[in-house]
Parts: sequence; structure tokens; C-alpha cells
Amino acid sequence: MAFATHRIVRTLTSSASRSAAIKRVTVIGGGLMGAGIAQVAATTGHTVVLVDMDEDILKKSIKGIESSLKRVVKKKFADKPEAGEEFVQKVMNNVSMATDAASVVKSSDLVVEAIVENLKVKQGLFSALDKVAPEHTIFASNTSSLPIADIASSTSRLDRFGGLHFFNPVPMMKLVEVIKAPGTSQQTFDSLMDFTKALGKHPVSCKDTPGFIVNRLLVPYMLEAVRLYERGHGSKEDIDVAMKLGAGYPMGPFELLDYVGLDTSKFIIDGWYEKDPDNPLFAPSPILNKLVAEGKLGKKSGEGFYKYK
Ligand SMILES: C[C@H](O)CC(=O)SCCNC(=O)CCNC(=O)[C@H](O)C(C)(C)COP(=O)(O)OP(=O)(O)OC[C@H]1O[C@@H](n2cnc3c(N)ncnc32)[C@H](O)[C@@H]1OP(=O)(O)O
Ligand SMILES: NC(=O)c1ccc[n+]([C@@H]2O[C@H](COP(=O)([O-])OP(=O)(O)OC[C@H]3O[C@@H](n4cnc5c(N)ncnc54)[C@H](O)[C@@H]3O)[C@@H](O)[C@H]2O)c1
Repeated sequence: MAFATHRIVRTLTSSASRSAAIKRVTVIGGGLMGAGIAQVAATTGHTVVLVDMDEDILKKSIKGIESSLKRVVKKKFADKPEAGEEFVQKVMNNVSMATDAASVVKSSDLVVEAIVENLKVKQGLFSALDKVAPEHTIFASNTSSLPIADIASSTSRLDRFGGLHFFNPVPMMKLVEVIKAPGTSQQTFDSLMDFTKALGKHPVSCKDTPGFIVNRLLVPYMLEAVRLYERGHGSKEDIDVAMKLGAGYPMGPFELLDYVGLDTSKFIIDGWYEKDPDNPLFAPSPILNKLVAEGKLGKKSGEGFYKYK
């Protein structure tokens, strides 16, 4: 009997130790990734506030979310266009926008950051939000390459801070890397895993190591393709075709670099090179640097390795 009571108490304790479900989400940064994360969270019934620096950027993000949703709906509701239209409206009603993050995080269960890939800027943002967010609010970064522990160190909630690394395009890519930094509590990690599943995504657990799993493999591969091109050992078109038809990749490395954003790719590689300059995989690329200096950031700016429009 005593044993049975103990078992009940243990069960209650372990379920009570899991934090309440995440319902209200603030997404900071309405670019490629933030807009996608907001879309998926809103589609799965979460209340989402999307934050960026000005209203023009936000209007563009909201328009992007609506057109992405329409692409999804065109297939999902192929024979019921009116139900599709209703679905889009219902999802859009779950999203609002704001330019002042501090005023909206007060009612958030989770803050997901998807701003520029720069440690100081991310730390500045989280440090400010830490002072105004409720105790229970979990902070997560979508960083591609920065240590979660370094970003979290700007706050006093190391236990309620983790990584949620989504993939581009977020509505289509099933994977999310959930990162448990040394300070992340098990309860926070469980909440982030549960949230990822509630989004209909497949989580994998990652240690807080540079590039986690996917980018540690993918970014050096893409940079090796650029170096092959820089050496004149193949045209970018041939390298792309080779990797699609010969290795079964959906996009070639130059197409993918343009898709990810050349600025983001450069931020990632520069950061790793600074930390480990002897690793040839992280060496800077003259062509990548030149394109970024010229404002050719890939698909999002209309030109990168290729031209768009
Ligand atoms: C660097 C970071 O930290 C980490 C990263 O994110 S690395 C990047 C990871 N991402 C990848 O590797 C992406 C590789 N590419 C792919 O998987 C595929 O090319 C892709 C899913 C992007 C597009 O699929 P693909 O069949 O090649 O092309 P496409 O014809 O444009 O799309 C097919 C359908 O997918 C859907 N779709 C594609 N993009 C979409 C989007 N953004 N929103 C909604 N639906 C979309 C649509 O239904 C579309 O059909 P439609 O054109 O009639 O609307
Ligand atoms: N592009 C990708 O494929 C990809 C994939 C996974 C993760 N990431 C990571 O996600 C983050 C965002 O990448 P992205 O490609 O969406 O970049 P992006 O350039 O498309 O968007 C960044 C957005 O953040 C906004 N922003 C910048 N500073 C801000 C601030 N202090 N407050 C509010 N908004 C601010 C910018 O106005 C911009 O709209 C980066 O950390 C990147 O490494 C990118």
C-alpha cells in the first residue's frame, strides 16, 4: 500500500514538473525564418505575435505568411477552395504584429528569436527581454551557429533557455533541432520538445556544439562547393546539377546558399573561423565575401550566385 502511494506521488510529481503547454508565442525577427516559424505556430493553433524593427518589414512578413499559407492550402483543400480560404483566415487571426518586443513578451509562454546571426545583437535583445518577461517564459534562439550558452549568458534564466533550430523553408522542412545547453533544465528541454511536436515537426536532441548536427555537416559542404568553383574545377551550374542528379539533393549547394542567404552563410563561417582559424573547412571565401559586400544576399535580395525575378 505504501509502495502504491509512493508511485502515485511520483507520477504526480513528474507530470507537475513538466511545465504547462506553450500556447502564446512571441517570434522576434520577421525575416525568412521568423515568418516561417510564426506561420507554423499559428497554423497549429498557437497565439503568435511577430516582432520586427518596423511596420514595413512586418507588413511584408505578414504578406509572405499569407502567400505561403495559400500555397499549402491550394494542395490541402484542392477540391474545397472555400474551406481553404476559411482556413487561411483562421490561421491569420492567430497572428498579430508588434515593433516593441518588451510590451508583448509580458504575455508569452515562449519567445523564439530569429534575428540577425550576431552574438552581441542577440545578447542585447535577450538581456532587455529578461527584465520584463514573466518568470515562467522560456527563451529560445533559432541561431544557426552560435553557442546557446553564450546567448543565454546575457540573461538570468539559464534554466529556461534553449535552442530551437528550424530549417528553411519552415512550413516544408520537418526537422527541428532542440538544443539543451549546459544550463537548460530538463523541464525546459521537455517543453521545447513538446512544443516542436505540437507544431507537427520532428525534433532531434542536440548538444550545444558549433552548428549542432545539420549545419556542422551542411555548411562546410556548401563552402567546399564554393572553393571547388573558386579553383575553377567546375561551373556553379554543373556543381549544382551534379549534386542534385548524382547525390539526390533537392537543391545544389549554390542554389541552397542563395536560399539560406549569403549574409547568414557568411556570418556562420566567419564566426567559426574566428574561433578555429586553423580549420581549413572554416576558411573565408573571397567570392562569398565579394557578393555580400555588393549586397547580393541571395534569393531574398534578388541576386546571389544566381539572379532571381
Ligand atoms: C542555415 C540554417 O541554419 C539551416 C537551414 O535551413 S539549411 C537549409 C535547409 N533546407 C534545404 O535544404 C532545402 C532544400 N530544398 C528542398 O527541400 C526543396 O527544394 C523545397 C522544399 C524548398 C522546395 O520543393 P521543390 O519541390 O524543390 O520546389 P517547388 O516546386 O518550389 O515547391 C513544391 C511545393 O512545395 C510547397 N512549398 C515550397 N516552398 C514553400 C513555402 N515556402 N511555403 C509553402 N509551401 C511551399 C508548395 O506546395 C510547392 O508547390 P507550388 O509551387 O505549386 O506552390
Ligand atoms: N536563413 C536560413 O536558412 C536559416 C535557417 C535556420 C536558422 N537561421 C537563423 O535564423 C536567424 C534569422 O535568419 P533569417 O534568414 O530569417 O534572417 P533574415 O535576414 O531573413 O531576417 C532577420 C530579421 O530580423 C530582423 N531584426 C534584426 N534585428 C532585430 C531586432 N533587434 N529586433 C527585431 N527584429 C530584428 C530584421 O529586420 C529581419 O527582418 C539567424 O540567426 C539565422 O542564422 C537561418
